[in-house]
Amino acid sequence: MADKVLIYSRFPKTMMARFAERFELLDTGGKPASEVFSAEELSGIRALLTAGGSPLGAEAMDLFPKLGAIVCYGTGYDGVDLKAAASRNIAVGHSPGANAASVADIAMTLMLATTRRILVADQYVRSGDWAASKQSPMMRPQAGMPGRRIGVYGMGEIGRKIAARCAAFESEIGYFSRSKYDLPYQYFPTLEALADWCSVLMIAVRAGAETQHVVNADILGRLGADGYVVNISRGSVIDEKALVAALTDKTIAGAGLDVFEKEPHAPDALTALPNVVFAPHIGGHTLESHVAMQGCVLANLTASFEGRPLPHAVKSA
Ligand SMILES: NC(=O)C1=CN([C@@H]2O[C@H](COP(=O)(O)OP(=O)(O)OC[C@H]3O[C@@H](n4cnc5c(N)ncnc54)[C@H](OP(=O)(O)O)[C@@H]3O)[C@@H](O)[C@H]2O)C=CC1
Ligand SMILES: O=C(O)C(=O)CO
Repeated sequence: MADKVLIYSRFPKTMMARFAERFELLDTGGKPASEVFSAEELSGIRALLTAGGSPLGAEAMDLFPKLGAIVCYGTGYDGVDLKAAASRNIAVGHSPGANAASVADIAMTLMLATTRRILVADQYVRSGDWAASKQSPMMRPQAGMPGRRIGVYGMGEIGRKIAARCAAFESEIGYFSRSKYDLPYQYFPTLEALADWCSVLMIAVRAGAETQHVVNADILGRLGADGYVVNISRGSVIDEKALVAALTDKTIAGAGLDVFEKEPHAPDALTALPNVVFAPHIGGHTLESHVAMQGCVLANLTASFEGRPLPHAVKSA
């Protein structure tokens, strides 16, 4: 009999078809597991596949008394209560680094699109305003990348790839992270100091209770009127209300956002603003990333059913 895996979030059909060749999948279709399966069915579940941002707390874990592994698709595990998992001897796995290049690419895309006002420029051409020689503030020259001060908040898998890309664009790079690394970039001991120094803040820190709303009105104010913020981590890291206020009153010049506090919703007050470029959480959404993330998931699930430690375990779990 095939090993059973509870599918706790919604995933692409092609991926489910691939996993179904190896496991018996009990798919909740994104609904609460207890609405879809009987308590008896749930009591036999030993492994669960989830999206790391989906809430998975102690109460939910207690529905599965035999649960041995929570496997997150992607690098994030911010929705999983790691303490609750540890106290129940449930291993937590993820896909470290598997989508880092893809996310760094989206960070660069958002930064360039925002600082060079590419959506406004696109509209200027399409609307015929350019052909009609209409005046537009969009045509004012903007600061370019060489020599620009880029602040990377969180020098992990994604932060490093963002920094490498910015170096190729000849920017100056500074960073703040919990640890100081032997890297050719300037280290700042606080986020405040980094924000005072940089003109673009790239948020690549790990999301969680410690970093909730850390990018607040004070940090945005330090970026200044020519400052930009790009967030590819999680919406929880920015105080979204403070961001809307800073963008509206021009405390900062613009923002590029792949992630939001209450996905899939972006507040109207934010989407109404012309100085923001959005993406619908597609940072890790490339063909190569999906192959790499699925490799991590398969390795983690297989190890769990064979009673081995997860090869891609969350370190602090
Ligand atoms: N938009 C998208 O599609 C995607 C978003 N993500 C999100 O991006 C984030 C980063 O992912 P990834 O680079 O893989 O993660 P990593 O764990 O590789 O790196 C996270 C970095 O954040 C730093 N950090 C953690 N906590 C703190 C803190 N309290 N103060 C300062 N720095 C801190 C870590 O510090 P240290 O170096 O000391 O360990 C590390 O450098 C995650 O939240 C993830 O969920 C990830 C993939 C796709
Ligand atoms: O890897 C992650 O954490 C993601 O958000 C993937 O989309």
